[in-house]
Amino acid sequence: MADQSIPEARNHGATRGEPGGTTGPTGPTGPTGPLGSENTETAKNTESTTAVEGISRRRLLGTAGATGLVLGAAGAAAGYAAAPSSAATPLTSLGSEQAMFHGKHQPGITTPLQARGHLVAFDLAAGAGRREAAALLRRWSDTARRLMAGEPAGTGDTGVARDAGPSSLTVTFGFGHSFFARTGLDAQRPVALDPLPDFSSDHLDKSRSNGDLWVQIGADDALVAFHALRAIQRDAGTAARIRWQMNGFNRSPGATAHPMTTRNLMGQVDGTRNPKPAEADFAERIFVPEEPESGKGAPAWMANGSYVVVRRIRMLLDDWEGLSLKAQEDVIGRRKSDGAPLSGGSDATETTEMDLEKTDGSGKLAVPINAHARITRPDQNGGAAMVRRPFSYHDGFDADGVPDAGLLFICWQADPLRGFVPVQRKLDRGDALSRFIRHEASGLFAVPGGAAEGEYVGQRLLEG
Ligand SMILES: C=CC1=C(C)c2cc3[nH]c(cc4nc(cc5[nH]c(cc1n2)c(C)c5CCC(=O)O)C(CCC(=O)O)=C4C)c(C)c3C=C
Ligand SMILES: [Fe+2]
Repeated sequence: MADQSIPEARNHGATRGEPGGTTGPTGPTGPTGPLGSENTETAKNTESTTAVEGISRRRLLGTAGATGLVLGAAGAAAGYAAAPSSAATPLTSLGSEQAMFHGKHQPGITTPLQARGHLVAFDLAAGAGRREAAALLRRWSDTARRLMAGEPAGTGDTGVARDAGPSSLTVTFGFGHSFFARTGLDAQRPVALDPLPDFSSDHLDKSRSNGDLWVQIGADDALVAFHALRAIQRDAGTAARIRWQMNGFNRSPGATAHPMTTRNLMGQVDGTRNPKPAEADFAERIFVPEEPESGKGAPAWMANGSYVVVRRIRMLLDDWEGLSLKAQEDVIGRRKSDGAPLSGGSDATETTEMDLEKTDGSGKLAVPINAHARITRPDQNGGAAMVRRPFSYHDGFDADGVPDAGLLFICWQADPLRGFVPVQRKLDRGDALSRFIRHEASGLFAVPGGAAEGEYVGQRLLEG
């Protein structure tokens, strides 16, 4: 089944500069970037397209078929009884947003946060080696490219997403430490993939940590995301088996007229101070250089790639929710309502600079000395920086009613020893937040650069 999107409805010419970006119409309620509210403008192209124009023909026909109506841009009549009859129903353009598969970097790193996420790690099957891995990455890349364009997967598409557009789908692939021995590629294993140090506060479940291969799926539609997950799993065939899988979510695009940075399950605005692509040192902090320094354990196949640290962090919500608002704000060092630093006045906003020295009349620091947002700053950690691009998760309740919920913390950096590790070492010694969270699973993966047209992700490693 070929994609039947109305060609002029797609903003193909309006792709933003950053690879991995999305195309498509935007509006005041567009999704927030992973990089904080300042990035919202750059995260979306600003060409406006009416909502109905932005809907694919397939979706329009599907809707008309379901309701027995033919929809027109001006005269979309009432579908169900409650629908207003006077104006066109403002169909959302969310489904037509499209991220690019091919590019310098893989998608899903600087792409605006999506509403749904699936993380899945695979182990190669016994007997599968480099050849099988190469064939698998070729299949996966082909599937990712098709699905991200709103096309069906190759043969045997399940039809789950047939009425939806691409919905900002991204599929991102990475290699774990164990992949290299299994494929005879030890000499190509980057030093940066050496196992993370043990942290004293870790409660890690090894069966839900690491893995040979890692896939991150994000989309603004739950069916589109599941469709991609299932296609990726089916593609694995007999070459690899799922080791662990986690599901996450974020605020839906359009859920608020004030698209500040998204909130986590503690209710905090989370992601404000992420490095921004417009900053001069962004690429250097987040991506492996175009020509990695050879002989230093930084292999050429990782050019333009990045390293991702994944931590499943449970939030101890019963304890957290028992705190007063003031106590919650002191834990982070920012206001809960709008994310403004506690050192700011009543007119401060999320982006107001934090004043670390500010005291009240009695000499007490406005931002407490152990506040999470103070402790984690690059200027308190020798410049350590990362892009945090998490999903919240909720996996039901324990028998005693305790929620199994928290953050699938996903952070991106050019080198984990200069990003995640120093900051987590500091947090491990105990910031104000640490008594309300528990790290339950962990992974570190090398995510190669994006595939050029006609290539697959990881080709330079597997065929180099
Ligand atoms: C090791 C890295 C980090 C872990 C683990 C971590 C867990 C974690 N964080 C929050 C909530 C917030 N974090 C905020 C800022 C922030 N956090 C980290 C790193 C880790 N967080 C960094 C590097 C920063 C930014 C520091 C800076 O540059 O100033 C904030 C404040 C708003 C923001 O800037 O995003 C919140 C809120 C939770 C809930 C959590 C574990 C569940
Ligand atoms: Fe944090």
